[in-house]
Amino acid sequence: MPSLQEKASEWSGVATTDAFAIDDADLFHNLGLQTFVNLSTNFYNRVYNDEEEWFRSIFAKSEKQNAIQNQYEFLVQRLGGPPLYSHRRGHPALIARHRPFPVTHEAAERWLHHMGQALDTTSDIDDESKVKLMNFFRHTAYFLVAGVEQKDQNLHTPCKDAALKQHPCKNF
Ligand code: HEM
Repeated sequence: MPSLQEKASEWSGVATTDAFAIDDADLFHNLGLQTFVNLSTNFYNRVYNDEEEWFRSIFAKSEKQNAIQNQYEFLVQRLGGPPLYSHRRGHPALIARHRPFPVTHEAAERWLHHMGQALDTTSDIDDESKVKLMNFFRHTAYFLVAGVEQKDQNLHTPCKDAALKQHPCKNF
């Protein structure tokens, strides 16, 4: 059975090495905190104004300002900056945190559409950084699609240890 990383690469068209080129790029120090605040604000302004109601509604229960902060703190931390996200929210556990939402292939493409536009219209992001960020976003979006899909399947698969009091499936 293919791993989540393998599925993410296949579905996104981005090889794992290209997705994780961000790890050698020190993007936080090159671009700075304000650029990530601006990118996340730009991105979520687009999401919350999306003409596609089905996509906009995925975010209906989240407060925009909070979503912006969650995202830029995560990006700062993931791209070599201080661990702002984990100080406030704990482990990112992105698959688990996306579990309540319909993270389908279609939703991933819509998310990436807005992120592509946000990257193109946020100042101070050079082309090389843009390519690295987009590869990371594409791969991660499909990693989340694969992860949420797998979690849903696990929920429908009877767990062989379900009789135990401490249900072992809860940590999937
Ligand atoms: C694939 C399509 C995606 C969909 C439909 C989606 C949807 C959502 C929604 C509805 C939220 C809740 C908003 C909030 O309260 O913060 C959220 C949170 C978040 N998303 Fe996504 N997302 C997607 C992809 C991604 C990707 C690619 C990343 C990272 C590269 C990401 C990172 C995050 C983070 C860090 C949070 C905050 C989680 C928290 O602290 O609760 N998402 N996402």
